[in-house]
Amino acid sequence: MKLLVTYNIPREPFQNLPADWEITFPEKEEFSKTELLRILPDYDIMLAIFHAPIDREIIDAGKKLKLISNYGVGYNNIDITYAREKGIAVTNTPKAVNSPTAELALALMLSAARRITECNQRIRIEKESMWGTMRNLGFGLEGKTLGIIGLGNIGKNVARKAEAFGMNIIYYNHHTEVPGYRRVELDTLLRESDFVTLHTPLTPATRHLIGQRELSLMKPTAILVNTARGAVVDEQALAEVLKKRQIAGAALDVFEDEPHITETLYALENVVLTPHIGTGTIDARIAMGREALENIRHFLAGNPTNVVN
Ligand SMILES: NC(=O)C1=CN([C@@H]2O[C@H](COP(=O)(O)OP(=O)(O)OC[C@H]3O[C@@H](n4cnc5c(N)ncnc54)[C@H](O)[C@@H]3O)[C@@H](O)[C@H]2O)C=CC1
Ligand SMILES: O=CC(=O)O
Repeated sequence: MKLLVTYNIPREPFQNLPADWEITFPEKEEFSKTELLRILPDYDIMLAIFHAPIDREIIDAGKKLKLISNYGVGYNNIDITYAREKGIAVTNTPKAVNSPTAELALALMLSAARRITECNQRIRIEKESMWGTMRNLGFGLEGKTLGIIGLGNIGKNVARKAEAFGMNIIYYNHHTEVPGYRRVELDTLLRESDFVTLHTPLTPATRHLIGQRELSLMKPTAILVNTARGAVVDEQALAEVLKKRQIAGAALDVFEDEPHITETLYALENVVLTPHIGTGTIDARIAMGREALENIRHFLAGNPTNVVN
């Protein structure tokens, strides 16, 4: 079995694999699309990453390809319908990414609410710590309402963690009901929440789910957190709303056109920006490799797991 790993990822999970597995890693950070198109025809399985597009052209190049094991949970990077048409299964890694992403959502929420990154930056520029009873005031989490859009695996983890901070949870899901939490319509969630956190996948239905109209429904004191996918939010509209301070702030780990970011956001103090680090811990990277490999093993054994197409 020939496995192509398309990105540079920790090698730790790749020890003691069956002797008849032949594995290729990129020499640098990743294989370019041109390289992929050239070498892929030789491989049975590809370990792809949530960030790199796997389009029709690449799928067509995979003449022997049977499985695309995605390193990450979001699979909007892959044309899964076309893969299915070609008889290629696609799997993802929901377990490994869950806690780290939920932790980051909480970290971003706290950072924006307590103005941590803003204060940190100002102290370094001003070269003094300007304390004051009416300076640097933020918002607390305890007793506040957290609106979770997409109460799936990560959303539920965020809910549990936020409850430990004393927050009240409401949620909006497209189809599924989650016992124990109050489900509301999207507009109600936006009107009632002090914090809104996004945890849907990126699909045609969620693209720009949060646009100008939805942002206008939020409280002027509310904070928006996005660790889902950039395009779930209309980034231009959000930048305008933040600039006019129509909501209090935002914290964004993901952007519509990564690595590019809407220029306006750089200058705004009321937004926290991180470079797609939801799963950016060494433990998570190793766990994602393990889960992606486990999916490959199960697929080869005839009992596939985490298949998304
Ligand atoms: N920033 C980062 O590094 C990371 C980002 N992610 C993103 O988080 C997303 C969520 O991951 P999981 O919680 O594992 O997925 P999940 O499938 O367990 O949960 C997604 C939830 O969104 C809901 N949903 C789907 N379409 C909807 C719609 N149109 N309106 C409202 N709700 C809708 C579903 O009902 C489900 O409850 C991933 O798809 C990925 O894009 C995941 C991991 C890391
Ligand atoms: O963005 C990361 C993922 O796992 O999806």
